[in-house]
Amino acid sequence: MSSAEQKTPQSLSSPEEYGKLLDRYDTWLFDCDGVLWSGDDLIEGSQDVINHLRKSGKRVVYVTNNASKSRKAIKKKFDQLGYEAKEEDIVSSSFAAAIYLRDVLKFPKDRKVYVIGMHGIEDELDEAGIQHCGGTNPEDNQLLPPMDFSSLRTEEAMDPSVGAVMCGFDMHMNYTKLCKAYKHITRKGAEGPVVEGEKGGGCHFILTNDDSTFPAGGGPWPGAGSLSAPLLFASGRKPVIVGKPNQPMLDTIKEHYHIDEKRTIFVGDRLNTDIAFANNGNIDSLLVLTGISTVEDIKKEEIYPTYIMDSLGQLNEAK
Ligand SMILES: O=C(O)[C@H](O)[C@H](O)COP(=O)(O)O
Ligand SMILES: [Mg+2]
Repeated sequence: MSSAEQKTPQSLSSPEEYGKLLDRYDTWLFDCDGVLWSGDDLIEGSQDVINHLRKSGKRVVYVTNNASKSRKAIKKKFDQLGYEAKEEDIVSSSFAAAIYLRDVLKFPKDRKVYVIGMHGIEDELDEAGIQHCGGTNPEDNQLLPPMDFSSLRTEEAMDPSVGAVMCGFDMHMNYTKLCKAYKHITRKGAEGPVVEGEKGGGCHFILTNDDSTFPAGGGPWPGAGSLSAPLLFASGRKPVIVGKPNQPMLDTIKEHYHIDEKRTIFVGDRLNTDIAFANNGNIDSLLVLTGISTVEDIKKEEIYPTYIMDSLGQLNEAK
C-alpha cells in the first residue's frame, strides 16, 4: 500500500464495519466535547455505545482538554447524562497539568500558581497539594477602572511567591488576570528556576491546552487557546502546553494506563488535538463529525485519522 493510500481514512458506514471496529480494539480512549456531548447536550446514542463497550469488558478512558471542570465534576456530569464512568477513568488537561507541576516540575510547596481559569484547575491543584491564587478569586474578577493601573502595583496584588502561571478555559477572562499573569511571566528572572523558599525570580508558564475553538450549543466558540493567545503575544514567552496533542498528556496516559497501542483506539472530533495526539502516540483513531473538524479539514490540515464516521451513536447499529 502506498503512503498516500495509507493516509486515506477508512469511512465506516455499515453495521458490519461497525461490528469489526468494536471487535478490533480492547481500549477505547474518548474525547468528550464534540464526541459525547456538546456543552450540556448529549450527542445522541453516545452513552449507549459507552455503556455497551464497558459491558463487553472493554476498557474506556476519557481524555479531555476541557480544563473547566475537575475529574470529580466531570464524573458528576457523566452520572447526570447517564454514562457509566469512574473518576479514575477520566484524564482532563486540568488534572494532567496539576500532576505535571507536582511530579515533573517538583513545584515547591511554598510557591503559588497564578491561575487564569475556572474551578476545574483550582480543584485539581488543591487535590495535588499546590497553592494557587487568581482564578475564581472575586478580587481578580473585577473590572479595572478605565486607565487606572494602581490596584495592580502593590505587592499584595503581584504576590512574589507566584512560581507559575497556568492558563486554561476561563469564561471570566479579563484584563486584571491578563495583566497579573503577564507581569509574573515577564518579571526579572522569570525564565529561570523556581526555587523553594525564594520569592520572585523563576516563573513557569503553562497552558492546560490551546484549542482555538470550543464546541458547545450555538458554537464553535473561542476556546482556551484563544484566551491565552494575548499572553503569548504580549510576553513573547513559549509556554509548556499540557493537553492533547502534546507530550505531557501522552505521558500521563501512558503512566496511568498501561495500554497496548495496537489494541487501542482514540475517538475524537478535532484533528489538530485528538487525531494528532493518537498519531503522536502510534494509536489508531476514529474521527467523528459531531464537533469541530470536517472531512474537508483532513486534507487542509494534513492530519489523517484511521477511520471516519458521522457520529459515535452509529456504533449502536453494529452487527
Ligand atoms: O477550549 C477548550 O478548552 C476546548 O475546546 C475543549 O474544552 C476541548 O475538550 P475536548 O474536546 O478535548 O473534550
Ligand atoms: Mg472534542
